[in-house]
Amino acid sequence: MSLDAAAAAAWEPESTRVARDRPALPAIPAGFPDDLALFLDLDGTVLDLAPTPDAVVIAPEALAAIGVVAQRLDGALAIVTGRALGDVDRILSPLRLPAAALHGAELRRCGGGRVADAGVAPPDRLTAALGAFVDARPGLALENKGVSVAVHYRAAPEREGEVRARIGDLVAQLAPAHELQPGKMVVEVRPRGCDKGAALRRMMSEKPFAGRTPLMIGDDLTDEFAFEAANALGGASALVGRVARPSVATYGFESPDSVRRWLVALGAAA
Ligand SMILES: O=P(O)(O)OC[C@H]1O[C@H](O[C@H]2O[C@H](CO)[C@@H](O)[C@H](O)[C@H]2O)[C@H](O)[C@@H](O)[C@@H]1O
Repeated sequence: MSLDAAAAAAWEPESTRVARDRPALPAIPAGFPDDLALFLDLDGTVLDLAPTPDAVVIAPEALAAIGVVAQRLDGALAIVTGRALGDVDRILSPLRLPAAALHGAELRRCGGGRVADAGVAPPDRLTAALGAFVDARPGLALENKGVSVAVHYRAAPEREGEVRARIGDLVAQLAPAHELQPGKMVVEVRPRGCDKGAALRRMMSEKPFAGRTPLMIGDDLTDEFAFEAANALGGASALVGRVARPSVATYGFESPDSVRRWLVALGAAA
């Protein structure tokens, strides 16, 4: 790494640090298996990251393309996200896609049937302690999603270390049924064992996904579970952006915009 790059990296929080010197992962080849089962992460993948969770918008052409591709794949397109299902439907309205929400704690199968609501809400003592921690520190925000709770520090990136350490301690002391899920400028507390890999495997065991070749596209640490699962099931995975941390992804996209353009092209090829 050059001195300039090292100086720039020193100002970046670890959760969003970019690998400036790392070669790009290869692009998904044209004609990637037609029997695709497509799994899409939302934030940082289909959606550009925004200052707050409520501020995201989906480009109309990307939304239309997702609908077309889902039809072309006979329904084998699912959203795999840390957001809650209600949030997914609000952002992607009027589409109602199969989805693994809350890192897999909420699952909706193709056609709308609810498969599972796993996990319990973290203890009130934990939520109260997180609330007090956030209230005392300008720039932090609490997102309570029911079985999962997130502390955002996008408006105070210098607090990353403090947030990670304090929430780690609180979860260890107060929430044995939950675990930490770090992400981009966020630390989440999610039900233990509910991860995107388990969710992808579960969906791949059912119609219309079973028997197809999975491809997971995502950008963050939580997506690595699903990358591993898709690779292990004979499929592939694609990482969005050049992150500094290691990844098991087999392909890469430069940015959410390049994912959206790929989806539009896939839809147009239908
Ligand atoms: O699994 P994903 O679909 O990628 O969802 C992960 C988390 O995304 C949201 O937070 C992230 O996006 C926000 C809007 O761009 C951004 O402000 C924040 O810094 C990001 O961490 C969402 O709020 C979380 O609940 C999701 O788990």
